[in-house]
Amino acid sequence: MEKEMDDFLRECERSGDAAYAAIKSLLERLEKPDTRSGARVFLARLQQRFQSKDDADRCFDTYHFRIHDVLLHDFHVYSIADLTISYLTGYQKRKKLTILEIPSIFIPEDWSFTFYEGINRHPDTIFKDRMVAELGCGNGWISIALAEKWSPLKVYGLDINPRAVKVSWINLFLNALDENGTPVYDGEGKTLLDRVEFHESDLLAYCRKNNIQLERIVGCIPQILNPNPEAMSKLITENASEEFLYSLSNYCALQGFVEDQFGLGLIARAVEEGIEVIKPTGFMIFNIGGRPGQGVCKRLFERRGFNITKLWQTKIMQASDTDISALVEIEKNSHHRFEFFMGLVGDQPICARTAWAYVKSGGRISHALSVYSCQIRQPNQVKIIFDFLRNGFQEVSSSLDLSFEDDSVADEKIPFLAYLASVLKENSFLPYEPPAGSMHFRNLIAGFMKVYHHIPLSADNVTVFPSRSVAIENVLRLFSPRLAIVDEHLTRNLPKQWLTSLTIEGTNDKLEDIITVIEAPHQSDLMIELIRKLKPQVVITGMPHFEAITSSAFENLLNTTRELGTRIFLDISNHFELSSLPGSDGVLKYLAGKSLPSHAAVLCGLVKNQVYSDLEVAFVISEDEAVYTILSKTVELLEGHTALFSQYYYGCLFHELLAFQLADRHLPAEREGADRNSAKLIGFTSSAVSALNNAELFIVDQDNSLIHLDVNRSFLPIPSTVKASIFESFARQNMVESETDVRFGIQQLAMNSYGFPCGGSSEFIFANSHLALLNKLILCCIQERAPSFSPQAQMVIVSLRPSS
Ligand SMILES: C[S@@+](CC[C@H](N)C(=O)[O-])C[C@H]1O[C@@H](n2cnc3c(N)ncnc32)[C@H](O)[C@@H]1O
Ligand code: MET
Repeated sequence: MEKEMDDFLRECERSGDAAYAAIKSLLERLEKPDTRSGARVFLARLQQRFQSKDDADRCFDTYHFRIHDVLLHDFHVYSIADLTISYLTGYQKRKKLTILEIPSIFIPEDWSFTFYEGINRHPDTIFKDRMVAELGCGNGWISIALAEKWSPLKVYGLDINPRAVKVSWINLFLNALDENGTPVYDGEGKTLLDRVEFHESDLLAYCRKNNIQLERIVGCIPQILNPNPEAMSKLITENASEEFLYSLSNYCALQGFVEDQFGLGLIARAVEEGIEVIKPTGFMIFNIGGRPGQGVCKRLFERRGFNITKLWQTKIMQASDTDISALVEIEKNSHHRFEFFMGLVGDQPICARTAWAYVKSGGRISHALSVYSCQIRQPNQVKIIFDFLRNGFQEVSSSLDLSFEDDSVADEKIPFLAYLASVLKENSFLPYEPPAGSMHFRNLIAGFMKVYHHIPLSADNVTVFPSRSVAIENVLRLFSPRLAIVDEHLTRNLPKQWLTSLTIEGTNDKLEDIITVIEAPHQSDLMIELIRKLKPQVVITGMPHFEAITSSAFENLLNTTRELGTRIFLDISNHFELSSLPGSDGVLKYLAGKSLPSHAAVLCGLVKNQVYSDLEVAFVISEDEAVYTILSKTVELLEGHTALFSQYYYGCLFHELLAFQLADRHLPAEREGADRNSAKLIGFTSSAVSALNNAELFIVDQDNSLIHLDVNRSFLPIPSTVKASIFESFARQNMVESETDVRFGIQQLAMNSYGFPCGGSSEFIFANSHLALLNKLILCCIQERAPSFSPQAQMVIVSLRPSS
């Protein structure tokens, strides 16, 4: 064996590459069962030959490798030279690892030891029987130590440096077999070879390709851009230069993530790949240099939906083999300032530029280093979101923000974004839904009423409107009452002339499109007094909070309006709670016991969501077939559809509430029929009836095989840029108003592309859909009483689709 060893050393002495080749042939012997034991004994002899630290270092300088023992304790790692300290401190659970190092692979130092220390801060059980991956395993010591200490089911040590993978395997054999070449079995009768594998892999490529689902991902990978960007485009093979292979430990290339601007692009990619392969209950542990500032580091994880726990934090000297000039370059081109410290004790941060200058003149700098444990909140949903982004919408991910101060906001937004992502991913075009609201959404509303308020409704009883004010305007147009009393809180968006005309007396009944609206306070006794005096044909009102708790105010309103033949629309928006424990509501309580009489309907605007303050949907509930049928036709004719995505949003909220509610175990109490109406009610205006009868309205299309060109529906797939914009508009936070207001952009487009003037002489009318737009234009014409447009007038109607 002596001769064999001399030959081996002679070979290694020639160069680092030659040493690597010799070591690789040793690995081949370790891999074969019949030569394995002999090869392990050979390695033991080699180690004995360079036993002391000095000898091992000399071996490294001369023969381009070193084999030495590292001692692992619960929270500390010592090299063999520190043996005395460990004996003195008397640690019990001592374990040594035998490790081979070569120059083209990272030599464990402060970063590695801090990382191992952080991992040890987790409870003992976190790796036991788990599937684990280590990103950037280097010579493999952390993967091996982890397997040795915690008995995971499997650890995949992954590295992009092919030499690192080979040396890691050798290190695995070095520790799975003892110095005599005998396998070392643990308490479960397994050796390290059963628990650890090493693979060449760019981050998690190996696990993604082989469909390996992980429970833990740990990683200590580069966080500084290579000062020489071209260097990173070189091919990574085991024959690349030692210098280049080593540089892979300290530097990364641009990765196409916003975090590149802080050098954290590789971490960002690792996190996103991790989201793909990690099981929902899994978590990731990363070693993060604090140089970009703690806020930036935390944000990388939080905006991707993670909760972070800082396991360990320390300050270490900036590694002398790492050039920080890429950080200086970043500072040059941005306002960002990195955080270094002068010496190890300084606590006033200095920027990268100052740090660089200080180092050049002989100073030493340090920086923070933290170990983060990160867990995805709502993992199943976040995985769906990232799956969508990964498949063609990568550019959107830079604006994704899943960080929330308030958990309840996260609980609303994340499930919705996941739903939106799945809708956009699975559908090349959006379904054509009934104008009165998507069947699914109306079923959810009816389901919520049934399960939470014990009101037996069906989707037919529910008509969806784009907003509460649209619903009110539609109702008034449908009945065209000579006089309506409307709660003063609900008149804001009504046409001005309805609120200014006063044609109560001496009205010409034939002029049925003249509507007069009187505003009234919403306290029920005052409202009732006004109703009795003015005898309106339609009343639209809400109720103050103190009256809404019990049903009596509602019953009084119902009785008064029934006696007088007045139609009443009761607005419950302010008291309607989308919560799993909705408070008591008198109107809904009443409806649980009694059906709605035909002169009454309930109006509800959904506005109280926590995420999108401007997203509104409204619905009207009626139990009179004539009313709900004509209402759904009216909404189609007058205002067009309610944006699908608004329905999706509130639909998600209803869905979540229904998903967690146990089916009602009590049989619904027998409901009383509605009281009969005594006085004659105002009917639908004849112009509305004739318009609705002559209109070609929605055709029910069960199998979705019709393409509705009548509503300008496109059968072409939605362009992916449109999908991206839709998703982005819901995913972002902190949007400024100018970003959401499309008016200016459209005016500019009309002017630049078509020469259409935007000054005082032209007026732009905007609407949510082409139908709504047409409706607005016609109403404009009617209001202006213009028999026709003047010859000079020009009108351009542009409909941008799809409306969201
Ligand atoms: C600082 S070293 C850490 C090595 C080891 N964990 C230790 O503590 O000794 C970083 C490692 O990440 C590897 N690495 C760099 N980029 C990588 C990538 N894209 N995929 C996988 N590994 C990568 C390097 O080759 C290097 O071995
Ligand atoms: N020496 C490197 C640095 O200072 C870190 C190597 S471990 C990722 O960034």
